[in-house]
Amino acid sequence: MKDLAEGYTTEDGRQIGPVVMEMKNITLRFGGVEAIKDISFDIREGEIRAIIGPNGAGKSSMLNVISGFYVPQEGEVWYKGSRRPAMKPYQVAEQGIARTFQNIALFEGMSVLDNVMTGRLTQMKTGLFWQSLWKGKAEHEEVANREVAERIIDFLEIQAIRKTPVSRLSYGLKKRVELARALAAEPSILLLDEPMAGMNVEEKEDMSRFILDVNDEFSTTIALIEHDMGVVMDLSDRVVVMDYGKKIGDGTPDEVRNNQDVIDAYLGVAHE
Ligand SMILES: Nc1ncnc2c1ncn2[C@@H]1O[C@H](COP(=O)(O)OP(=O)(O)OP(=O)(O)O)[C@@H](O)[C@H]1O
Repeated sequence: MKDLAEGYTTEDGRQIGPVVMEMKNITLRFGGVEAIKDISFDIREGEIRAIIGPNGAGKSSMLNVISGFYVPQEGEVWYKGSRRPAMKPYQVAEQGIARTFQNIALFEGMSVLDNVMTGRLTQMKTGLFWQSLWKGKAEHEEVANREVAERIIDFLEIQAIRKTPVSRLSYGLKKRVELARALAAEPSILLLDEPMAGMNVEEKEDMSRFILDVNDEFSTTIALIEHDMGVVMDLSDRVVVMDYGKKIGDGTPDEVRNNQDVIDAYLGVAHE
């Protein structure tokens, strides 16, 4: 583990903290396909960290390793100073890691508020036993959870649609509701799976602003994978670049932009 006292100051003056998650020599195979080849990098507290790369580079696979959904055949994942054992996705959620999905995974028939409330599930302490025995405690918890959900709804400026079924929303708004649901878990690391995919320019600008605001307001560490290079370069503090399962670049947006391997592999080819 690296020296936990380390940190750095960003160009815009934000203080980035110690390493919160570290990938050490991760290799992930699907049968004969090596989706991730011996990749190491870290994520620091308060950082916006992006993983980019062309189609099939291994970004989704890497996000699934970070989220605990895939367990790599080789390598180690370190989280908050200790090695993370293989665990179920709900256990990862309990450790403060929340995510959004590339293909929106909301309950379409339910209202925005109810969807955001589902993000509170990992926080609920009162089980069915206590709910049946002591209604007051469960009610108290319900009110507290609703307050958190409402605060996030206000923050993401979706209060006008809080009672609307998700099925009636535009794609861009659905993505914002998904972000709200992930935030409702009050995660210490938020994973975003191609948050701008399928969005028009205006929706992308809104989403960028909300990602920056979330990081600023709640000090949430954010790791995202994305195709849209422009957006990522504006948003991120540091960027990992993958190509054919390998890491070919890692650094600030400027460092990555000037990396010849990255230019060859990624910037030179049409994307999207
Ligand atoms: N579940 C799986 N089973 C078999 N092969 C897989 C699986 N998931 C990914 N792969 C393969 O692993 C490689 C990396 O895929 P991955 O989806 O991680 O890349 P990506 O960078 O996210 O791509 P995209 O930008 O197109 O989503 C690809 O060759 C892909 O076909």
